[in-house]
Amino acid sequence: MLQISGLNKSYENHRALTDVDLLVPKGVVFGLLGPNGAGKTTLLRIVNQIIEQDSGTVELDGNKLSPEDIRKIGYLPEERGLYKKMKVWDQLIYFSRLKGLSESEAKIQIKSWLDKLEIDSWRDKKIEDLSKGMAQKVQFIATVVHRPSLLILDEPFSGFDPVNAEIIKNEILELKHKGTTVILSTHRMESVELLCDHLAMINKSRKILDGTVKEIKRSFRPEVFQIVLSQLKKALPVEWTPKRSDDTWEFTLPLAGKSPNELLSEMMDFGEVMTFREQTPSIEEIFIHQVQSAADE
Ligand SMILES: Nc1ncnc2c1ncn2[C@@H]1O[C@H](COP(=O)(O)OP(=O)(O)OP(=O)(O)O)[C@@H](O)[C@H]1O
Repeated sequence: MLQISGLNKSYENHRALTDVDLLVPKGVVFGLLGPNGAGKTTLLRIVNQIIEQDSGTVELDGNKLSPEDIRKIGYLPEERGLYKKMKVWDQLIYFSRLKGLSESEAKIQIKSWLDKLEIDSWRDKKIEDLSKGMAQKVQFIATVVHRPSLLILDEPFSGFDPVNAEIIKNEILELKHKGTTVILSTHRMESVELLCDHLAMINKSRKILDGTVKEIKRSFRPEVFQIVLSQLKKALPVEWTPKRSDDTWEFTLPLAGKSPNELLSEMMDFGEVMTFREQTPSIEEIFIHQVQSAADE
């Protein structure tokens, strides 16, 4: 869907992107992660043709990005941009028309989204009279109303309470199921775990990690198992620091060169194995690990 090759961008003396390659497959939710100032917004602005790269290419559906492609893209920028004095309905009509919808099509789409997000009763309110979360919902509709094939969301959950964040999460997943490709830039790692199929991490202008969430989690496995035993047949070594609760003992052990089956059969000699589960790192742990190792280099 989106292929970025050798992208470079500097602001005055500051390098914001260095040789970034990225391949975003069609129909996935692609997480773009990175610490503050890493270069994520710069990359998203280039894809949205708000700023220009110094070198490198961006292709959408196999063709070099052109001004007409803006209609295929929906961009929710980090700094939201609604006209405060304008009413919700008029504003959404305005944005839909800008993105190429006819007036009748715009009305149908807007009505359907206002109903879906349960905000039709606010259609005649000015943006300045809305709460932050309400305005966020209007901005989300303005981003998706023209049914873009590529949706780029920069921190889409900021300003939402947990209930509304959940509603937006579900809408993102529904759009994905309808075939929309989504790029999601966020610092909320739990949303990445829940929503993203692929992810890339950018740190200090360079891409430092890229792959499917499954592959990445697999490659960072610490090879440590969580084990719960009951009905002990013999005492557990103290260095395993087992935690006792009622008649179960819980601890973690590294594979230390053994196969999982070898470790499991060793555990069976100690008692009934109630739980034997490999610990997988969270995306947050991987993120912190990657950023810290890059800093140590
Ligand atoms: N217009 C600009 N002029 C000069 N420097 C800029 C400009 N825009 C961004 N930068 C710098 O480029 C770097 C990358 O910024 P960018 O906004 O792309 O980061 P980011 O990954 O989106 O960060 P955050 O997570 O904080 O939003 C930062 O060091 C920033 O200060």
